[in-house]
Amino acid sequence: MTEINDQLTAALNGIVDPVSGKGLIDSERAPAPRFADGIASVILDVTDINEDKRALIEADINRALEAIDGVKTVRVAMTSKRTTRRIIAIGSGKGGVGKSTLSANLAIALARRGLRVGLIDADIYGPSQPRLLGAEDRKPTANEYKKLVPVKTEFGISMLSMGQLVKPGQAIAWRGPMAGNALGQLIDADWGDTETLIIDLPPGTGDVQLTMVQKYKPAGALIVSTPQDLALIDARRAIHLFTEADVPIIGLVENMAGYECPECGAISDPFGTGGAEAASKELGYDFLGRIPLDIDIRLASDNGVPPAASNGRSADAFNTIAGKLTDWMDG
Ligand SMILES: Nc1ncnc2c1ncn2[C@@H]1O[C@H](COP(=O)(O)OP(=O)(O)OP(=O)(O)O)[C@@H](O)[C@H]1O
Repeated sequence: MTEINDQLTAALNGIVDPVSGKGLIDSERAPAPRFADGIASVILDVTDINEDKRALIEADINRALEAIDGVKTVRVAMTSKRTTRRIIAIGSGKGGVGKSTLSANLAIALARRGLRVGLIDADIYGPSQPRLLGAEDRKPTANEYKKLVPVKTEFGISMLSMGQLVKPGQAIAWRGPMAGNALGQLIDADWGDTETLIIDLPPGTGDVQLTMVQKYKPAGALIVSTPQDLALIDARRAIHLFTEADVPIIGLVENMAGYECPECGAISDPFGTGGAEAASKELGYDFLGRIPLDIDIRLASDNGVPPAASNGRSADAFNTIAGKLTDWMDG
């Protein structure tokens, strides 16, 4: 009897929790299974895990436990704690440093870990998520309460963009309250059971950022910068905006670091390297990772297929950052 219980426990712990990467017992997703009269019963906490991944885990549990001698039936009961939606802001001091690229790929990397993730493109001056996610032809609808229903993408995340609310070029003339209201429409949309919202903020420290920290306080902010000094000076300004409003800084990401020559493989550093890591140390924040300057990232982004959706060197870089972000959220 004890032996079969041990086998069941080991089999259950052999299945990996997609969010923490640990076994289901070690990650406290499930207590040891119960066993009586040939029936193995498992209680599984599926908080933060999306529908697709839940079904996969359930199938894995059935397969693993049914393979044990003496088990006739496997029963899996799923439970979920209701948690409030968590907002993670992605900010930068200046434009063009890769904030939108990071936001899209990070959201996808988190969804691939099994989290239920939504992405908001709050960049009124240059909304780019519909293009990055190959969803330019999709428009959000409104539900019966007149709330926007985010568009689904092929990459396991839903998305809403300022670009879907206005005609191109029109938002440039928006004054503070209009921009703030538009942000509100995106955040208070019908996000269903989404638990993590990644917000791609406009660069700098303008009206949208102020509304963001004052009205929709993020759980944390992640700052992206290129390695050169000028970008880092701007990044410090963005950090200041969040810290003034008591929004925790999750850490810094360095983008466009280290260019690998496609001809000879030599690595060069057009924008320098290590600046963001040094700045993180100096300011006392975590350094979350470095994304190489890679033509494949630009080409994939232009084609609406974010690199984090497939496997490879670029996907690995985004995955590392997603792992650190998950650790931060768990902590
Ligand atoms: N690591 C990278 N390697 C190669 N190209 C990159 C990388 N990161 C971003 N890019 C490219 O740089 C350009 C700017 O990136 P992105 O739009 O993500 O920046 P941004 O900070 O959001 O800019 P903006 O503030 O203007 O919206 C895009 O063409 C993008 O494909």
